[in-house]
Amino acid sequence: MIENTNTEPLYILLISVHGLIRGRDLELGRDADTGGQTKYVVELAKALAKQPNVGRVDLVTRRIIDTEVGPDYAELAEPLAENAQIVRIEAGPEGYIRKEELWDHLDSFADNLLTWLHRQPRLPDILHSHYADAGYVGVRLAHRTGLSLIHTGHSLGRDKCRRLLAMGLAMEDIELRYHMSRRIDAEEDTLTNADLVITSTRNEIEEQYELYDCYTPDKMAIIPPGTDLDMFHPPTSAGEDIAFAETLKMSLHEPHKPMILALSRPDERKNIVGLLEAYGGSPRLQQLANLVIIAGNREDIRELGEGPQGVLTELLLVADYYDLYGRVALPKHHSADDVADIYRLAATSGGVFVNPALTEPFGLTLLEAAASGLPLVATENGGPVDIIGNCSNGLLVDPLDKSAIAEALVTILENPKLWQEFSVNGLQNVARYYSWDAHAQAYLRTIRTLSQQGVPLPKTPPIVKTGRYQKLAIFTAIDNTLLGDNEGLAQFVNLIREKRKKLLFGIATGRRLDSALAIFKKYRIPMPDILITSFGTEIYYAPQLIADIAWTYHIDHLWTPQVLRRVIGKLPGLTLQAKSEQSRYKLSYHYDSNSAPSMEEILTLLRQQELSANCTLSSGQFLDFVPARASKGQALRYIAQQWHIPLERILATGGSGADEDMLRGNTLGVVVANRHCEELSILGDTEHVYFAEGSHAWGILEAIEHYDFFNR
Ligand SMILES: O=c1ccn([C@@H]2O[C@H](COP(=O)(O)OP(=O)(O)O[C@H]3O[C@H](CO)[C@@H](O)[C@H](O)[C@H]3O)[C@@H](O)[C@H]2O)c(=O)[nH]1
Ligand SMILES: O=P(O)(O)OC[C@H]1O[C@](O)(CO)[C@@H](O)[C@@H]1O
Repeated sequence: MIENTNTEPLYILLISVHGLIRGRDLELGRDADTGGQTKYVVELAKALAKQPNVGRVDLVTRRIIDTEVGPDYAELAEPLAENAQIVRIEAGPEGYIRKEELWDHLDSFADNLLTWLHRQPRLPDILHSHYADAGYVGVRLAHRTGLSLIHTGHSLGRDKCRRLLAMGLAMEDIELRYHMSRRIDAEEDTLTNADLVITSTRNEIEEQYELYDCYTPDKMAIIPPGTDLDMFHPPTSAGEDIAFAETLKMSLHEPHKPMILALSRPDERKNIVGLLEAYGGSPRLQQLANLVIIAGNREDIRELGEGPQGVLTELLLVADYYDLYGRVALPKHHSADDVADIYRLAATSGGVFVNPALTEPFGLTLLEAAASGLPLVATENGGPVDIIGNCSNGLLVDPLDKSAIAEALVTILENPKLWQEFSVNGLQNVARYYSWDAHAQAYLRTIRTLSQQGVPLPKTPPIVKTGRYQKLAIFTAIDNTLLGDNEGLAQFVNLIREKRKKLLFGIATGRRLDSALAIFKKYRIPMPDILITSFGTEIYYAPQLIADIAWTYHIDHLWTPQVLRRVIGKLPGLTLQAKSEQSRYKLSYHYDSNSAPSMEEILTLLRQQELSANCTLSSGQFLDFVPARASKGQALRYIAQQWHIPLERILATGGSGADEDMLRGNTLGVVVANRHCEELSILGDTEHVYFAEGSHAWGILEAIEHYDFFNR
């Protein structure tokens, strides 16, 4: 493992899971998941790769094999620039699915990405996740490798949710459509575990990240993105012949009039319908200018995803209601090359760019419009506050106030002097404040210390075993899984004895080592080869029961048990378990569900106190806190990596909440029938998790059949 020294060029890993990402002709706006972030990460990878002290940049995304989206996205590796490539990792179904449907596949993504990383000459120096889904992956990778994690949110669930509620959507609809709680949970977890958050604006820190339980402005750095000033520039000549003008003429009775231009993905958050209503409600505005709405590409609205389909249908209905035919254009198609032309067409016409979003975390389109010489009208919620603050090139409005939107547009359109002032300011200041080269330099200055702080885990196993490197393993919890039915246990024990030569037998228990050993003795269970005890905080190797010290050192990261005891100690319904159940890396409580706070409330409290600990409720009555890097699943993955056992050849069995992360991802998971009522239900749709009919050890035996385990 080559440690990063001052001279070694940096190896940076960017993770951006969703959307359609490739090196050329990004299909921006094609769907709700392919837009600013996909452009941002490609530009960032290229800008970083150009820097002298960067040796390698990998932009990792999900591999998509789907005739609907073309073969590029199935390429496992795609050169992006010198020293930069796009790497595609398989996870979940082969086809292209919405980002909201990715949650149950991200553990596999993390497992497969780590397998890929261990095949590289060396691990990256830094991990940088983009958006909640990549944050979920980044946290798991950081815990398993010891590398530092940077995060950039691009768009934040709490902010989006707040604005959609303000627009009148019901919480259950938001939850149903956007799986908002899983997204926000992942964002909170990422903010708790990231070493640094890179934002594009101060507004994001003060107005958007501030909504989170884990709010740590002191570990946030503002590094605004850039824009491509070669691509986006003012019209070269008044009569510039732009092909797209023909497209617009088909919809506009007076195509020479100034253009109000809106350009965004057709997402509810972009509030395009609100803009159309503002235009429809203002005869003066309709007299002054046409409205051109570029909202992705489409063939048949009826085939779009629910979100985009709703937005576009609503646009057609509103345009019809106000009878805006001839004054509003809603082009079905535009190419990546058309976008810069469209901005220039609007500038040539003396028009205005408008971003009416309910909230706009940053707003790359505002940079593009400014670089094209267009004055701006933009939402006062989010990045536009900083952009227009820096560039003095437009007006901010309340996106829910339609007359304010119309008024701002009229003000600029009726005042050529103001138009000119905003146009010139925008041109000058976008070049001054927003450049990818400046971004990359600031980025490297900011991460320099972090890239040396990570303490990667050793790659070689801590103990040289007697050559027993098996390619099959079973890890099982003890209580209510291995134990509970003596006949089932006896059958399982016989099977283990019979297959012992082919198999690593492990346990993963919340019990301490002494308590687990007593169980083996009492029930005459053969000594396992590997023991994960105390909820993954300790690992022992039989027969000498040698503790894995590297693991202990690894999980010690940010563990502050005294602070944790003080914070948790004040809560009702929680009483410390017996001293015999406590350990240096495990705080165990009895949980009284009648009086104790909910798990959600406890997690919120931990995040507010910036305590990065894992907290699990088992069988509805035992509440355990361990370091963030410790859990049954993380310990199991560490062992699998050390002993070169593919996760796909590990049968992991459980029945309570503490078993969840060892059942997720690429292991062969099995949930025994007598599991605690609601714990593990979230795994219902997760691939490689088998819900057994049989309870206790019978469930394990059943799963061995189900997976044809010994013939794998
Ligand atoms: O039909 C379309 C729609 C969009 N775009 C392009 O897609 C990008 C859209 O980026 P942005 O306006 O920033 O919006 P989002 O796609 O929503 O991007 C998210 O991520 C960006 C990068 O962090 C942030 O700037 C945004 O606030 C955040 O919502 C721009 O380059 C547009 O030119 C098209 O080319 N065609
Ligand atoms: O609007 P949402 O659901 O917050 O998602 C924002 C989307 O825009 C993007 O920029 C599209 O690339 C991503 O950040 C994300 O997929």
